[in-house]
Amino acid sequence: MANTPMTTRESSTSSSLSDVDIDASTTPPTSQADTGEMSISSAKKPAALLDAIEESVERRPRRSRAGGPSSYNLKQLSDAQLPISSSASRNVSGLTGRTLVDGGENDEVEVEDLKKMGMGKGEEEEEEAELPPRPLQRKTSVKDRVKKAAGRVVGSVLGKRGRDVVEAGKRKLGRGKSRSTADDEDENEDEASDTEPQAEVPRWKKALEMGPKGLLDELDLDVDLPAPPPAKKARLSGKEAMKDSPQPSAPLAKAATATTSMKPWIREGLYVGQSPDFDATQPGGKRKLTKKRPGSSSSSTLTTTTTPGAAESSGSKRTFLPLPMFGYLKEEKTRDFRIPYDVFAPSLRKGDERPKDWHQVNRNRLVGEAKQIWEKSERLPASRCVCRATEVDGEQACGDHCLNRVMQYECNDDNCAVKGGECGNRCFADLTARLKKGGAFDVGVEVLRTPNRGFGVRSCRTWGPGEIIMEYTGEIVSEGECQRRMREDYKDKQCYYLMELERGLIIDGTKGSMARFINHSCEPNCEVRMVKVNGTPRMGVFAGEGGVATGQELTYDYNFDNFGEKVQMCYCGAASCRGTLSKRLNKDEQKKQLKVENEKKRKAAEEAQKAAEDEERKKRVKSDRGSGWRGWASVDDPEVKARLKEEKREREAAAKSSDRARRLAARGSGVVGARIMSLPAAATEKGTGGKRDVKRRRTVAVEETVTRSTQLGEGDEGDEVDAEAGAEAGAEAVVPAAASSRPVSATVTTRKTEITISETAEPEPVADRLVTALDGVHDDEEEEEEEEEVVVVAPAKTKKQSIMKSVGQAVRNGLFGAVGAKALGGGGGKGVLKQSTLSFGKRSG
Ligand SMILES: C[S@@+](CC[C@H](N)C(=O)[O-])C[C@H]1O[C@@H](n2cnc3c(N)ncnc32)[C@H](O)[C@@H]1O
Repeated sequence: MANTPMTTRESSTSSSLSDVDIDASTTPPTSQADTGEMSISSAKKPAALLDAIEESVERRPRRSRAGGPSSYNLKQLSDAQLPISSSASRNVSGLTGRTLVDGGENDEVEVEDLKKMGMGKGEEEEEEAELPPRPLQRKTSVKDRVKKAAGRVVGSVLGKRGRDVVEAGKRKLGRGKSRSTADDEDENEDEASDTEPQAEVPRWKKALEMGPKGLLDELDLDVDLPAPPPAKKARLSGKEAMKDSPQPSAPLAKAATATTSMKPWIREGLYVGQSPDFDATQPGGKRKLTKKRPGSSSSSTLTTTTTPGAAESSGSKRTFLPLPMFGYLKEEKTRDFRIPYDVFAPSLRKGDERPKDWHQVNRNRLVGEAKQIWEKSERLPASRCVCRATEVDGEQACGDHCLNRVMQYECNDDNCAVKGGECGNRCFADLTARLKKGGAFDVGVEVLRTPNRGFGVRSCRTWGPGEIIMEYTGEIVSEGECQRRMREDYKDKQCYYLMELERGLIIDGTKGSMARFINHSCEPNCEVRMVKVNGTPRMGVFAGEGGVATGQELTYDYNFDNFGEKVQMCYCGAASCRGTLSKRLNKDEQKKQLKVENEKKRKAAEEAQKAAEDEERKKRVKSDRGSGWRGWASVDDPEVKARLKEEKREREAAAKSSDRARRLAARGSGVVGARIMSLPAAATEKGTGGKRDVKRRRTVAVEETVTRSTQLGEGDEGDEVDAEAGAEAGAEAVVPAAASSRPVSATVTTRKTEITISETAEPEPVADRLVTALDGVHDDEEEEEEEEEVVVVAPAKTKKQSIMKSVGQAVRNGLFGAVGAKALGGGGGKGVLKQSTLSFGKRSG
């Protein structure tokens, strides 16, 4: 017996078919001696044997089972007046037999039955002697059987497709039989078995096989799968065909009965809506504008494709979905290929933000004074084309040369002699017809959210070059009303939906069609054109020269006329992006614009250079100071350095010569100290071998004035700076911290001291030495100040005034400390002590 690969039964479990050979087509045994073609390998394993029989019976087609051994055997059994259990009869009939798997009592009964059926031990032994020994087979357990049956039950609830496959397989093997016939046969069998004497059946066995939900019923191996629902059948192949002819397998039925009623994308797949000579894989420039004008192409595109293989069959109707790689499969060599379009996925998902202020209006509406303008507007005489049905060179009627088209008039039956289906200039009529169908495919576009340009519109199908996609509709307003809206209603808005329709009339798409969401691009894939339909201007969005592929965002060049002052930045991302959503200029305008822009650039460059120079100068000044500027002399200068060194040495010598002087010097370290130290110290030291001649030596009383100033902070707490302490701490300490805006209070105290001064014959000019001294003691903070000054206060005669002036100066300059010292009584100390009354502060100039 041949295997039947398509049925679920064979494929589901391993069978014991190899152990049993039954020729079901031959006449079953009619007597005890007649064993027919049945041969059994091992009579010592009755359970396995019966199992095998059952399996083999299962595998026979119903037809052969109908007249199978059951009827004969039953008759034979009844002739022999032998009791037979219903299970055995069913067993032989091939309907059940699952109780045979367990050994014990039942096995015995059934072995008995078999023996009485003419398969006695003698024959078995004979057979055994003839046949080679067979391997022992494992018995199938109840569990396995239940699993198997469950598999079949599951099979019965398979999807339509699964059932179709099973059904097709059955039919292919010649096993297809109408359910009614099989049922009749089953009924006959039942009747026959009803007439048979009933044997005693154990209760558990009954429970298993009886009743509508009995386990054995469930385990019926010949499960008939339910037929597909009639509604779907009818849809696939037509009700009539269903009634009259045996039903073919579903895929075949689909293929055979594909009609125009089928959804186009089922037949066209990825290539839906695509015309044969439009190659979307080519860059824009290489794509050709089809000769056929849009509008009449919709039906023809349904049977065409661009795949290399399918292109050959262009013109013949395709009945099933083509594979994208169809053409490539034919070739022996493998090569890369590209699916022409991105896989489509919905743009806005649940939970995504939706456009808020959009009131969809799919018709234009005249608003306000636009009505009067519209009524008053001059009507051009209606255009009329002279096109014929078939143009020369096979070009479609009403193509590029159609007068109506040139005049931006749409053809209709009044102004065109070509019939509707053949005329290529009836785009709005086509659009209306398409939208009437109302499907998502017919609309063909959807709103999407862009990353940086708000919402946009995306295509969900392909559009041929020049094909109309949608209409831009909204409220038609006058220019005045438009300006008003821009000024008042939309002044805080980022997006504008205004488009000029005709002179003096503007469409405001705020309340309008989905086209209002189409964004601008400097390299667009669509264009917006005005067409007069029955004399009424309407704006249509048409696919550009390269067409539009599925999933692409629709864009057109706004050629923005800035009604408002604002110029918006463009984020289209195109290589030739103009940068703003501004008007496209003609050549003259471009030249002018270029000049203006160049001039602007030049000015900007000049200013930038100037600013850079200023900055550079400032930096230089700063860095000059930072690298050694010390007031009026640079310490980097070797001469100055040497001089300072010399002075220092002298200072030290002078300090040694007089404790008193040293103390004073220490106190006044910094400016005052330096001042004194800068005196010709060699001369002050008796016998020190000073180089200069000491003209005279005298002791003078010096009145020191110490100013203690306090910077007041919030509250009364202030940072007190003690000039004297600063003086004692060293030159650096005397130099105040950076000027502060906080108020300063100063206390002036005076104390008298005596010092001995030796004067040289030629004292150095005071100013020079003062400068030198200051050079040595400047600190960085002082360097930060732009304006610095040294105030040399006049000597003793105006001592009080001097002191006050010093203090006042210090306070005015925002410094914390000031030291004043003046000579008392030593009026002859020309040039030296006179300058010891010194205040310092911010240096200016
Ligand atoms: C007619 S609407 C387009 C739909 C708009 N994106 C929305 O979300 O409603 C025009 C506005 O969209 C924005 N827009 C359109 N194209 C743009 C582009 N390429 N770059 C920047 N903004 C753009 C501008 O704000 C413009 O005023």
